[in-house]
Amino acid sequence: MQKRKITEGIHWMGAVDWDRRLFDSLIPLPDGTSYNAYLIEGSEKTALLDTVDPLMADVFLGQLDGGPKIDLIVSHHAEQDHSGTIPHVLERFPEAKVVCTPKAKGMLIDLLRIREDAFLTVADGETLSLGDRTLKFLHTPWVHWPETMVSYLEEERILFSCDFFGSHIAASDLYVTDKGRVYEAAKRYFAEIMMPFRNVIEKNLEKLQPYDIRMIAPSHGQIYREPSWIMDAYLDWVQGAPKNLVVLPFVSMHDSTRRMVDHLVSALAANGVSVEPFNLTVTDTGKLAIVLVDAATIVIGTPTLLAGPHPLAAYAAFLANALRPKAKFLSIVGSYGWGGKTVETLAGMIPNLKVEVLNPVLCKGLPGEEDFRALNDLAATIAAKHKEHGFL
Ligand SMILES: Cc1cc2nc3c(=O)[nH]c(=O)nc-3n(C[C@H](O)[C@H](O)[C@H](O)COP(=O)(O)O)c2cc1C
Repeated sequence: MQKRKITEGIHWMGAVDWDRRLFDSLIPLPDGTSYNAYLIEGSEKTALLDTVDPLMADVFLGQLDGGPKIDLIVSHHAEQDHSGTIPHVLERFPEAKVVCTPKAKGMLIDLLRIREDAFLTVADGETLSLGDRTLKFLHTPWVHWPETMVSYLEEERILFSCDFFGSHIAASDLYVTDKGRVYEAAKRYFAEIMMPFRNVIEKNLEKLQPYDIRMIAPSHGQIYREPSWIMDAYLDWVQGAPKNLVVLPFVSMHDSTRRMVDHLVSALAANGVSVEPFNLTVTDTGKLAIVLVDAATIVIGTPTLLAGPHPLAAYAAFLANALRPKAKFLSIVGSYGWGGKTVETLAGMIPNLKVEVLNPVLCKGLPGEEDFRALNDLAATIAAKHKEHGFL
């Protein structure tokens, strides 16, 4: 992909990574991704906003060929997928200054060994003039590392938001065209990257409120020409009440837990509660994370294995605990052969979740009538709790 014009003197640069299927060795990318950088040419200075993942440095460096001299390299975020190619750009433009928060300076030195005299740190709210264009820097810590900031181009009213509002999508269209697709991808991104910092994201959203934003140009995915659409979605994800929804990650070796899950799904539906089961042997963890954004209740289904939960169920509990969703209730269902500490072990793995733990349902071997009755009771309890809290 060549660099692409947004408006006179402002270009998208970067790389579209159509083939990437895993991020951070953790996050599935069904739609690939892009690493967006932006070039802003002012009457006196030229600024490059972010770079690309070093995996695609060649594509990016090719776009700089024959272009203007870079005076400023703005690093919104020290992570390698945006700042990893800064050392290459500095080799080409040794006089350029790396503009970042004071916190990012230390991190860029640690992570990328950028030389100390290359930096120009900016305070929250500080502006830098490019001549006829002005960049204002807003510190937005924990979006999603401690050093992050965004830039607002005052004259054009464009917010360069880096990971804030990003989505992992590889596309040839520069701007959002299919809102449904972008909504899902942006929510997946939020769930996996931003949700753990929900409260501080909310503060950073408030911080953007006074700005008249015409366009949001993130560092992954497409550019938003209707900023309020994605900002409202973020507001809902951080502030909105949990929904009448149960997320049910489960695993079953010999079908006993599976039968319990099938029964519970029907019982919840009969009680008017929506439920999304995820068989952890085949689950895309991104989909699971998306549902965790809204679910009022988490139920983990697991057999007992070597005296504790199945490792896949432990992984789901660990993930939920790390992502800190807004769920209010949690329960455990599963089957065992002779005994163990499945419930205690799982319950001990979720200290970050502010949940009321509802009575678990464990059965010996295959579930029988009594176990199905217990699952009916659990479904009724969940429905009652959702009603009591206004979710149903
Ligand atoms: C490798 C393995 C280890 C197991 N370890 C335990 C155990 O420590 N305690 C126990 O009560 N049952 C244990 N079981 C028995 C299972 O928990 C039991 O068969 C259960 O019904 C399986 O549920 P599922 O059909 O949902 O996989 C073990 C089973 C397997 C295959």
